Amino acid sequence: MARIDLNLAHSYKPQPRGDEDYALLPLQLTFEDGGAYALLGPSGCGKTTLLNIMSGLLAPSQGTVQFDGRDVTHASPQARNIAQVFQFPVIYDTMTVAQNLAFPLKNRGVDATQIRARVGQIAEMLEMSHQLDQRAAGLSADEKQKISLGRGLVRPDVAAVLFDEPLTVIDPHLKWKLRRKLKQIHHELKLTLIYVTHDQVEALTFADQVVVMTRGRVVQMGTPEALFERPAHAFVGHFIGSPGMNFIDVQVAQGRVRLGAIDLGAAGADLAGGKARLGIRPEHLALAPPGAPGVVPATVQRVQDVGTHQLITCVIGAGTTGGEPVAMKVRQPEGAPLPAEGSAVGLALMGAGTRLYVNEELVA
Ligand SMILES: Nc1ncnc2c1ncn2[C@@H]1O[C@H](COP(=O)(O)OP(=O)(O)OP(=O)(O)O)[C@@H](O)[C@H]1O
Repeated sequence: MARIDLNLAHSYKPQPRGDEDYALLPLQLTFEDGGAYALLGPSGCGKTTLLNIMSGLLAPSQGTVQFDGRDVTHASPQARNIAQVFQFPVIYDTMTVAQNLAFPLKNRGVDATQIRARVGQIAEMLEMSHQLDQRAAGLSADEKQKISLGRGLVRPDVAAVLFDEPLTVIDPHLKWKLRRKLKQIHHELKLTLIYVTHDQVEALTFADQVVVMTRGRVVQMGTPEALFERPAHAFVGHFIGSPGMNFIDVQVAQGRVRLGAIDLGAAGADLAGGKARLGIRPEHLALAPPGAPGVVPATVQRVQDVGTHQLITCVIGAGTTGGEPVAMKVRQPEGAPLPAEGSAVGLALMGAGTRLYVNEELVA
């Protein structure tokens, strides 16, 4: 296993001009030895490019990749000693499950007793012990992908195991189970695992640290809790959560936050005056009596029962915002009193979970 340090940028164009020509803008990231990481972001944000640079399938157009302080920027995947698991099964149909799992070890000349022990251990973790002697050809797509996962995890000496959307072909019910399983396996095997996905649930369940990317930029690397509680960039607030963070444009003047004529409260940081955005998660936004100090009037547009909780959509009118009306979602626990649709309510925008953004970056 290895600590991986990246300090690089990548453009697929020979002569990049602006930021838009870069698949990866300049970034600096460290993956610690033995950690469980996810690269999370929408399609096209650069996840696969970053993964391919780590594995050695692609050399960055600028900068370096280091494994344990050693420059491997131009080393092949074999020389880096990386295992990779792709979206679709990469296995030998004519071999048995056991032979498939043993293959990466056999290739490296590991002795037969050790191979048997490790294959047994991995098969047990993936609940495939009873299938060891079955030919892969007869198995379902789910089971074949489980073998691929096993082949990725079987070598104890790899620098890291890279997963590129590995649960795509897996049936939704089994997906949920495998996500948890992979986390458990990480605790037991202590391998460095890096998992690429566009699915926040997958990333947040699996990883201790999640790298959030958008348009070639790494906007935050943090624990699932940090991404939820203190999104460093407005994109993280919007992308993580279901639904994501509410945002509303405000003005900052003399240390106070104002929405049109309403003084919402202290900014909580020494900020230059000007435009800013408040970010408040539905979980942190509270209904309050209209007319109380710092409380913003709103109208209830919709009340939805989402099973474990209620989601109330409130609209702050154009007369208050000084611009367009803004919809804000409030999450109420099951059993909490619910306002009627169309009724007037108040929103306490400045709570403990409220964040302030300037140019999309967290400032308070
Ligand atoms: N071989 C290539 N040549 C030129 N441009 C590429 C190449 N591969 C990717 N790109 C571009 O680089 C950007 C990042 O793509 P990348 O595949 O890394 O994103 P991604 O986050 O993995 O997306 P997806 O989840 O859809 O695979 C995109 O704009 C894509 O069009």
